[in-house]
Amino acid sequence: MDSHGSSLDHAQSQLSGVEKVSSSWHKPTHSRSSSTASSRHSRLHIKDWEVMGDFPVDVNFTGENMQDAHTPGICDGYLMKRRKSPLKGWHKFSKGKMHGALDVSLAVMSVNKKARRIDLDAGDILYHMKAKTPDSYYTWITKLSAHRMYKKNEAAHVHNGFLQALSQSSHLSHKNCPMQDMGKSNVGEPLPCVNPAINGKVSAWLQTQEPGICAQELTRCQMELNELQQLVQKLHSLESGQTVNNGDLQRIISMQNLLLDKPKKKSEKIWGHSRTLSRVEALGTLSSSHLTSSAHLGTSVPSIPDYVSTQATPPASTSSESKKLHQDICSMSLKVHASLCTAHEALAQERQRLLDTWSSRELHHTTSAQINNLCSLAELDVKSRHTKIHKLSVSSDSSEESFHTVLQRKVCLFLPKTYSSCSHFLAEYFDACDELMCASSSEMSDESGLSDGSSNSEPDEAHAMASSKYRASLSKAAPKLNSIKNTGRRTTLPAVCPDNSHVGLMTILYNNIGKDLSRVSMPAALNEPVCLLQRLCEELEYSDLLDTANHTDDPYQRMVYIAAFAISGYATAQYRNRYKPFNPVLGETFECIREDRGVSYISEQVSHHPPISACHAESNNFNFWQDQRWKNKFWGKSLEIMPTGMVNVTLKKYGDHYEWNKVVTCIHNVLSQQRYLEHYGEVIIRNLKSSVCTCKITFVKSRYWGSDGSKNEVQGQVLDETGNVVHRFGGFWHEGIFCDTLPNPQCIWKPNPQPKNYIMYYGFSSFAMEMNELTPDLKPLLPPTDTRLRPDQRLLEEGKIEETDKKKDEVEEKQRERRKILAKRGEEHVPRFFRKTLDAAGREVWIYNGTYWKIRDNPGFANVKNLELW
Ligand SMILES: CC(C)CCC[C@@H](C)[C@H]1CC[C@H]2[C@@H]3CC=C4C[C@@H](O)CC[C@]4(C)[C@H]3CC[C@]12C
Repeated sequence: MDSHGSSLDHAQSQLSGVEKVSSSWHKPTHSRSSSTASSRHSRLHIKDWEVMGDFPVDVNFTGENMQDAHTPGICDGYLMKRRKSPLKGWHKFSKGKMHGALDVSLAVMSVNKKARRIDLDAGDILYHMKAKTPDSYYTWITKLSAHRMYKKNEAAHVHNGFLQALSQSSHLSHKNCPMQDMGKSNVGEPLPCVNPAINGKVSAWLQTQEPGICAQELTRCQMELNELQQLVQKLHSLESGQTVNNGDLQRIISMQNLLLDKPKKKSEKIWGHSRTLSRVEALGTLSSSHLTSSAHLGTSVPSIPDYVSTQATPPASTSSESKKLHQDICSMSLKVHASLCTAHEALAQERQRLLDTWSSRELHHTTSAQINNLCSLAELDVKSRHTKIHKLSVSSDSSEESFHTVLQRKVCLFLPKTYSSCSHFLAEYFDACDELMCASSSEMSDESGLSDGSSNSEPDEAHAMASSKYRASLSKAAPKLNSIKNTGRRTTLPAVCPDNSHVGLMTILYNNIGKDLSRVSMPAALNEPVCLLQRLCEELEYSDLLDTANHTDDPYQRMVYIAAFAISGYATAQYRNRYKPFNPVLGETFECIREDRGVSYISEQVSHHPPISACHAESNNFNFWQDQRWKNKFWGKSLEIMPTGMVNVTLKKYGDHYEWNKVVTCIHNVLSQQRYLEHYGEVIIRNLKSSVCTCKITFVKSRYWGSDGSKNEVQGQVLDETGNVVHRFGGFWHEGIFCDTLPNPQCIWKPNPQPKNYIMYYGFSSFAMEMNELTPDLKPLLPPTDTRLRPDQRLLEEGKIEETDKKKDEVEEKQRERRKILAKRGEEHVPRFFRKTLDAAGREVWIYNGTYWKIRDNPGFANVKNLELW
């Protein structure tokens, strides 16, 4: 691994190099584990993680001293990286080989001194590394930190150049712009370090921009921040009866931030964590259980109204003047916040344009590193300003409570009414259930290697060759005819999807760090009008592969089709990263009868804590079932979803019972509009009824940022009993699978073409569009628990976003009430169509109890007692 710096030049840390470094230890700036508190904790390994803080950027770096600046140099030695089974454990990187590159200054760096672990999450790439000895650990941390600082300063320098170009080319008078003071750029002077050709191109590009919305907004913001700072100072002197200078203020701010990063004992309990939560972890552990199931938390969690009333009252001692100041600070914070949101949006757009320009011109070669930095710095800038607001908001009072007060007010004032009531926050996905999450992170923080899909996923040259061959063969293959067949079902949705790019996910999350997240609400604009039960049904889109398997006599070839089916379920992810499915309420069901495919599917939400969805499908050729639950891990920029249930398929003709695991799905850049999904890891398919063959599929983890061609690669082998490869296949989970070892080498599967205007319809495939359709003849046959009858989801489908928000709150509130009633009676919810049992391997599984279709036929759901969910 090396740190991808200024065109991979001198400023690199390489695994094999020459320059030795001193092992002076930079203490992480954001150590969140207080030693006294931590000694009480039992799960030492969790609390041992720390997130390395941002280094202050030296804004005085001019072109010359940038060049003179001491470059951190190359780091000699090696780190070990984590591998999955069969090579599970820590392995040395092979020598002399380039193992990937990332810009360390942009990555979230988490370190664990005790385990000598260093994790880097750069959004696109995620590295888990370990140093062999404490000495080399310190050396690496020191070196990496130095590189981070160097890169940040370098980026700041480029950023200054950008501002300069901006001020020149946008013809805006920025003479009084405080941004310039802030950046201390030598406006007007040429930038020796930045190639003049680049400056020219950037300026030309800038001239085609909207006239400096972002610059204006940032200028305004800077002035508002100054005002805010004055207000805060005033307030402080008023309350403490003494004048405070800037230095004092800064000290108070940082002390309070430290306090804030240390959650109250109470919240530790809420989260089920035995470790002090860092900012990043707080984000990572948002769980549906925190957010939706406050009942089990008993009285330790204050309800929102209680909380607000206790927090919203300023300390009794404050005078009316200071009350007024408090109010001014709040409203000024809101203004700053609004400016930042606009600026952030403008920057995101500019970033996209810049990236487009960059990838389409030769500019790419000369400026990649600098532009990269520039773009990210713009984001960082906004982020740090966000942090600054937080800092300023707390500086009037050193207690944690005052922070909450300000933020609580801010949330109430800032978000539309519907946000401030309770609803699910990204449900089970972002919000691992606390116990599960905790267990998984503690396992993970050491050797488990769960999230590393890269072991056998490293494409060597032969693989690269093979995959380009597969791609070429696939591009020639025509899509299956049935994809274009008219099903008589709807081909579009009633309304287009809402634009949710304005929903400041980061703001929502950051505003609620360290707080009772069971009360954090997410806007419905983030949802898509299908729920997870329907999303699981989407995995049957290519059920014809199972039909083919059932008609294939050769067991090895049969396995190839089963494997293609296992892969096909992931295809839809390519277009589905902007919205999240609805979280089904406990007892919610979804049926799907597809005469055209000969499949009947039924699913039910069988558990709420942890959330578990169970499903079962039957056809003349096969049975299919699975129950799914997920563990999540947030790494700072990416979120990994680790499904834990197994998928099962039986084939009627041969009596085969195939069983396989699911791979990790990673949402890269989860907080930004550059979000995308990646699947990685290994799938092992076993036939429980025969050991004639097994199948191994590798979802290759992409290694280099930007190398789009190799993204989403899949490779597979069918092995006989002795481990010999009988069939080999490969391709891409979004493009198709080709098998070149069949008697007639062919494309086994290719995804259906996306419907027209799919981008406007949540990225849905035709199959997904059909999912929530409610026809008049179907309606009376459905149980009232069927998702199609869920009112909030229907409203969203019709494009009525505000009503959706309201209705969603109601549905969720009803669920809470039902839970309370059950808890009072000491009863537990019993799923209606699935029962819990143990599978052959002793795992707890949910299987269909056979009653759904019987009741539907006779006496019909209209004639029996049903749950009333909404
Ligand atoms: C901020 C928001 C809107 C981001 C969007 C999050 C989306 C991309 C997330 C939320 C829930 C996620 C799904 C949760 C569970 C599974 C089952 C797993 O076996 C395959 C991936 C899949 C299907 C995930 C795909 C990605 C997903 C849909």
